[in-house]
Formats: sequence, structure tokens, C-alpha cells
Amino acid sequence: MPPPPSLTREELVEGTGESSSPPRSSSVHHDLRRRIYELLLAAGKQGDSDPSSFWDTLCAHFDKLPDRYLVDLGEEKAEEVLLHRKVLDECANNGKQPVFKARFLECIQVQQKDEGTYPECDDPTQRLLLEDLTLERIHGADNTVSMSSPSRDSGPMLLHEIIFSSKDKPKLLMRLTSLLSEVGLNIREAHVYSTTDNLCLDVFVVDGWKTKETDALITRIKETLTRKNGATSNSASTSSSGKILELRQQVADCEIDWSMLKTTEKIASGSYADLYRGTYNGYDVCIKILRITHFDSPSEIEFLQQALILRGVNHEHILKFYGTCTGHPKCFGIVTEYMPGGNLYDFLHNQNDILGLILILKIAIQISKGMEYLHQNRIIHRDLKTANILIGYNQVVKIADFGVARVGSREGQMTAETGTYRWMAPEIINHKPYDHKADVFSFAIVLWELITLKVPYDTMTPLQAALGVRQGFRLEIPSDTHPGLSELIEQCWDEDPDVRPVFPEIIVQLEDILQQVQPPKGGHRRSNKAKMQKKS
Ligand SMILES: Nc1ncnc2c1ncn2[C@@H]1O[C@H](COP(=O)(O)OP(=O)(O)OP(=O)(O)O)[C@@H](O)[C@H]1O
Repeated sequence: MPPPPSLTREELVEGTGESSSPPRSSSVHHDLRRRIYELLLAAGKQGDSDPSSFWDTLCAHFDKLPDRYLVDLGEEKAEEVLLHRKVLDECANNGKQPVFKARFLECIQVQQKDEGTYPECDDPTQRLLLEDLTLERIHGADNTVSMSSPSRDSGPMLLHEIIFSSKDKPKLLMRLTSLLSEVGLNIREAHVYSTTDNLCLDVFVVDGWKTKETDALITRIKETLTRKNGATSNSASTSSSGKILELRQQVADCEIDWSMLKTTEKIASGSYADLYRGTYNGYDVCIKILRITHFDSPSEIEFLQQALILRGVNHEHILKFYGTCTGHPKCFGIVTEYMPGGNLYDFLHNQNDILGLILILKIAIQISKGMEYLHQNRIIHRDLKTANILIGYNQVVKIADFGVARVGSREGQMTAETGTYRWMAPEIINHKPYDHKADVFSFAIVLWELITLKVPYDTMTPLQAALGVRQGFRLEIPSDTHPGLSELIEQCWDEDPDVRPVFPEIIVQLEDILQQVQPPKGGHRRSNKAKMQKKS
């Protein structure tokens, strides 16, 4: 059985994922390093180096990578360390240009499932590993891209390994998986690592290449990369700068007076921006400042689009927008209200005790009202998750982070690779057209988190979670959940978007339950309220 795929880079960047490897003590890591070193020495792999400098070289390599790299490798794959080191060195010495290596791994016999050759397994996590660690994209007649389950044709299947290194950057993994799909490869396993010197090391096990030789495979990957880069940079250079200019003009009228803005402390760092607390004109504000390295890039487009969407909305459960600051050479930022309670993900996962039903309902109703407003305004959030819901004073929650939100027709549909796997609707995972009902699916996961205080699919990697959802696997709702709430969650995460309710219906259902359970005024359920009070 192959090991589970590791964390996606996007999840690492967003910081809401978790390692696929169990935490290990540093002495375990040291022992593993030592055993790998001894195995390589015994196999005569140290080349011209003496044992001590060979040890130092190996340690320098391990130091650059996260600890889970060692655990993922284990002793069995000790020799791969040398190949990985070579790929990383080549990339570093080559001005961080992309480097690909490919090799044939093994030929496996695939037999059709109904012939009974797939081992029976009750655990859905295990079943996924056995059957479905494949991301296959098919191009339909309309050239939309979708993922399908792996082919169940019987016969031999060749497995290859692709090792890739380049300068690390946000969304690289999505681009890479799209590149491999375009070449016709199905990803069966993915291990992705970022190094301390800002390179990535990505190892994919793939099928779909019909011969054992790999020269033509590498050529095909490089050609596809060149073609994709050419297409992107041509259109990017003409459209990207034009688009940025256009967006800057559109936000020009929300420019605030920089001299009235004061920053106090740094709150967080996102993938391309840093967040500060501050004051503006007497208001307590949050300033999201685009890092200089992301100027004139797709991140700037996303940043400006976020400002544009925020500018056009005004609702008590949507993060309040004060303005942009684009004219100042040092500060390119979006100013919003400051939310003292931080994000809902951190709040939930720092609780020791489950939340009372009334508090759950009150939070859920507020989120639903914010979402109802967005959908009424033809905005699909596309990345609704607890990390993007912020907590203010007096138990108020607001929806934030419109980084990937798009204005779209409620009737019309869009395709895109976006959002975070654990909250993602199956139609998005499957690269099918989707609409506002994708947000309803994500809301079901948020409701489940409110009830359980758990990370969704915490025994799975994000990729496994996505593949499970694609196969119809859903989270387990605790048996003591209010039946109305269980039913609502099940409706909201229905496979068929048409079956999922719209937010006005969701609000009615939640308010009904609230009415049933709310104690008379002056009741005694106060403890949860205290939990939601301001942190600052
Ligand atoms: N207005 C705000 N007030 C207080 N804290 C905020 C505010 N906006 C964001 N934060 C905090 O900063 C964190 C990072 O915010 P950000 O909008 O960059 O989200 P991100 O998803 O981590 O980044 P990105 O998606 O842009 O890579 C949030 O999770 C939240 O805890």
C-alpha cells in the first residue's frame, strides 16, 4: 500500500493543514538521520567524501527540509536522499530554474474491481489509499477540465516517479499538478516539501506514461511547461499589467489618507501579505499590506480584486472595508475594521469544551446572513471556511478573505481550482462547473466544525479528504446532535448542488431550531458568551 500523500503546499501556506506524519521527537529524527547515513555508507554511496564530511553534507540536506521529510522517507528509501539532494543542488545552481527528473518505478497489474481483486476494507481512509489516490483530469468537448476516477481497465499499469524542484511560490503545486495532468499523467502519490532556502522538492508517483523509458516523458513535460509558460507570459505581460492598471483605477476612489493611518502591531502573515493592527481616523483597523515581492504579480491582481469586492459590500456580517492605500511607495494595503477575536478556526480549536447549541446556532445564523447577502449580490465566496470567519466584539462574526471570491451570475457557472480541500465542494474538486451552492457545501463543513470542534477529516491528509468527498464520503455527525441540525448539515453537503438549500432557507431552519431551544429571557446559558468576548 502506498503511503498517504503529504500536505499540499497551499495548506502549508495557509497554515490550516497539518502534517501527514505523526510528530516525532528530535532524537527519533537524529536516529533516522544516522541510520540513513550508515545505510548509504555501507552501500558505498559517499563518493569521494570522507565519512565525516559525508555526514555533514547529509545533515545540511536534512536541515533544509521539514522533519516529516525524514519520516516519509524512512530507511527503505535511504538512497533517494542522494537523488533529492542532486535535484535541489541542480536547481539552486541553475538560478532556481525548474528541474525535473523522472524514473520508472514498477509495473502493476490492474484488474477490474468487480473481479474482486481489490482488497476489502471497511475504513474509508484505507479504501482511498488502495483505490483512489489518483487525480485524473479529462478534457471534455467544451475544453473544460474535470477530474475523474482512475480507469478500471484491466492490464499492466506503469508507475513512474517525477521529482521536481524550483523556486517555491504560492499556488505552485496547483500549477504543477495541472502541468502533469496536461501531459496525461495521473497523480497517485504526492509528497511536497519547502526548503529553508526557498526551493521546493516535490515527488509525484504517477501512472499514465505507457513505456518504461523516461527521456521522452521529460521532453514532453518540458515542452508542456514551455508552452504553458509562453502562453501565460504572453498573455500575462499584455493582460496582467493592463489588468493591474485597470484595477488600480477602479479602486482609486477608495484611497485613504496614509498620513492618518498608524500601525501598532503585526497580527499575522498570509501567503503574500502581512497584517497589522492600527488606527485610522480614530477607528481600530486592520491593515493588510502586500509584500513588495508580490507587486505587479497575480497576487496584486487578487489583492486589488479583494479590495474591489470588499468596497462593493456593506453588511453587518461581512468584514467592514475602510479603504485602500495604493499610492504610497512603501505601503500597498487594504484597510478594514479590526476584529479582536481573531478567526473562528483558532477560536474553535482552542476550546476545551464543546459549544452550547444556542451559541452554535447564533454563530451559524450570522454566517448564513453574511452569505445570503453575498449571494444576493451575486458574489460566490469560493473559500468559505472557519479560518476566513472573523470574530468581533459582542459575539459578532463576520465573513472575510475574499481573495478568491468572484462576482458571478447566480444562473451562470464557473470552473476553477480554488478553495481549501477540506471545505471544498465535490463539484469544485471534480473541476466541474459550479455556482453559489459550492459555498453551501463549505457551510456544512463549518457547521460540523462548530458542533465537533474538530478539524474536518483529521485522520486524512487534505488530498485524501478531497478524494474521499469526491467518492461520496462525508464526516460523521455526532449522534447527540440536534436532529434539525444534523438534517440541515446533510442537506447542505448533498452531492447534488440542486438539493442543497439556499441561505434564506438555511436561516429559516436555524432560527426555527433556535426558537425551540432558546431558554426564556434571563436564562442561564452565559458561559459561552464569555468565551466569545474580546481577546484584546
Ligand atoms: N480584520 C482583521 N482583524 C483581525 N485579525 C485579522 C483580520 N483579518 C485577518 N486577520 C487575522 O490574520 C490572519 C491572516 O489573514 P489573511 O487575510 O491574510 O488570511 P490568510 O488566509 O492567512 O492569507 P491568504 O489567504 O491571503 O494567504 C487571519 O486568519 C486572522 O486571524
